[in-house]
Amino acid sequence: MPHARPTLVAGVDSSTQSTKVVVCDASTGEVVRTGRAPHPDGSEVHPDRWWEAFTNATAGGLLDDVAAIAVGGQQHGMCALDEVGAVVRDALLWNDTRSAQASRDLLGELGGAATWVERTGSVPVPSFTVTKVRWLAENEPANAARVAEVVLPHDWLTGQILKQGNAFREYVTDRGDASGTGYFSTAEGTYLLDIQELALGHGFVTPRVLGPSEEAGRTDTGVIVGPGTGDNAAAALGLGLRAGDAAVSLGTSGAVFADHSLPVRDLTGHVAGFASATGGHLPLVCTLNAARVLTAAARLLGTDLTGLDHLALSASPGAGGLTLLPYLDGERTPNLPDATGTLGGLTRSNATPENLARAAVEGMLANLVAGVQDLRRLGIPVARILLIGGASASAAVRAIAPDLFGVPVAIPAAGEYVGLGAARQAAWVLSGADQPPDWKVRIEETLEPTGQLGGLDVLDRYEALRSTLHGA
Ligand SMILES: Nc1ncnc2c1ncn2[C@@H]1O[C@H](COP(=O)(O)OP(=O)(O)O)[C@@H](O)[C@H]1O
Ligand SMILES: O=C(CO)[C@@H](O)[C@H](O)COP(=O)(O)O
Repeated sequence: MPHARPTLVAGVDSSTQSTKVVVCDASTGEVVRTGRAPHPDGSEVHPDRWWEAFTNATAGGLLDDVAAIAVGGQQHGMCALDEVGAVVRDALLWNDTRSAQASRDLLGELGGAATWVERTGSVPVPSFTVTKVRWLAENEPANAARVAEVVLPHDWLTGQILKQGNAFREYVTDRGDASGTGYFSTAEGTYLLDIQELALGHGFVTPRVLGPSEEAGRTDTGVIVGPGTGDNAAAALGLGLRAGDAAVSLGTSGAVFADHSLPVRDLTGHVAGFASATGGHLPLVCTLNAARVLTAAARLLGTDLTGLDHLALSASPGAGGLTLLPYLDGERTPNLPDATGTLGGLTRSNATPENLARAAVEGMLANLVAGVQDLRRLGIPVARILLIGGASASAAVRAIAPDLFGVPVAIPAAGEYVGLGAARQAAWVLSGADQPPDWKVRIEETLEPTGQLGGLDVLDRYEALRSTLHGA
C-alpha cells in the first residue's frame, strides 16, 4: 500500500542577511526541503527586497502542496506606509543606530527607565521601532507627515503573502513582535497611543495583534497563513526551550533569551521584556555584534572563516592577554551606539594572527556571557545553552564557548530554528489544537566546560576593559 503523503507546512526566516524557508512535515517537523536567498547589505532596505528574496527562496515549486505558512522576521525594523499602503522610505532596521539621540530624548520625555519598563516592559534603545519613528519625525518631516501606518518586517512580509489572493484586509502581527516596538504594552497586550503620538507627532495605524495560533487569512490557493512573530520568538518556539535553557543566537545580532512564564523588569535596560510566540514571555539580551565580528576579523587577517577557526584554535586560551571589545557596529548591550571596537593588552610578543583571531572569538562570546549573567541577575536560571545562528557552525566558537559560558553548550542538529519555529506555528494554526505540535529537537552534541581554558580570566579582562568605556 502506498504511504500517505505527509501534510506540509512552511516556515520563513526573513532575517537581516537573508531569507530562509523550510518546508516540514506538519506532524513531525521533519524538514523535507529548504530554500534561501540573500538580502542586500546595510541597515536600511526597501521592503520590496524582502519580497524579492522570498520569491527567489521559494522559486521552483518550494511551496507546492504546503497547507500553511508563517513568517519569523528580524525584529524592530520600521516599515512606514502612507495612507494608500505605499512604502514611505526604506525601512530602518534594528541595527541602524542613527536614532541614538531620539532614544535618549524619548527616555527622558516619558519619565525615565522605570516608566518605560512599567508601560512597555523594556527600556528603549536605538534598535526599537519607536526611536526610529521619532528620528523620522525630526529628520524627515515631509516623510513623517505622510506616515499613516507602521508595520514590522514580519508583518509586512505576511501582508504580501496574504496579498497573493483576496485575503488581505489589514496588516497583522503577534504579541512577540509587537512587544519590540516600544509603543506596545507587553503586560496588557495593547498599543500605547500616547507613545505613538509622542514619537511621531501624530497617531498612526498599527497591525492587528493576533493570538499565538490565530489564522491571519488564506491565499487564493487556500494556504493558511499564521500570525508569524519576531525571529527570536520563532527560534524559541523552534527549539522548544525548557526551564533552565537559554538560547544563544549568533547571527548578525547576538541574542540571549529564555522562555519565561513571568514578565521581567530590568531598569538597566540590558534585558528587554519581550513577549514569546506562545503567550508567555521572552526576556532577551541583544548585541549588535556577533557573526560579523568573525567575518571582519577574517578580513583583517587576510583569511576566510575556516582560516580564522584554524588560527584561533592554534592560539592559547586567553589569546596571550589580547582582549577585543567587539563593538564594531556600535553596541546595544551595553547601550553604546557610538562605540567602536577596542583591542586591549597588545604587546610585541602577543601580536600574532593566532592571538588576534582568538581574541575576536573570545570577545564576541564574552559579550554574550554578559547577557547570560543579566538573565541570571533577574532570577532566570541558565543551566544549559542552546547555540544557534550562522556562527554556531564555527569550530572555534564551539571549542571556546563552553568554558566561557561555564555550563554545557548544546548544539542542536544543523537547522534553521527561526524557520522551524515559524513552521511549527503554521502547523499549530493548521491543527486548531490548544498547544503547538510536539516536534522533537535533536541535539547533535553537548559540549561540556573543561574548566581548563582560563574562561574566567578572559571574562575578567573583558569586564575590566569594558569598564574603561564611558557609559558602559
Ligand atoms: N562556519 C562559520 N563560522 C563563522 N560564521 C559563520 C559560519 N557560517 C556562517 N557564518 C556567519 O553567519 C552569519 C549568518 O547567520 P544568520 O544566523 O543566518 O544571520 P541573520 O539571521 O542575522 O541573517 C553570516 O555573517 C555568516 O558569515
Ligand atoms: O534586534 C534584535 C532582537 O531584539 C535582533 O535579534 C533582530 O531580530 C535581528 O536578528 P538576526 O537577523 O541577527 O537574527
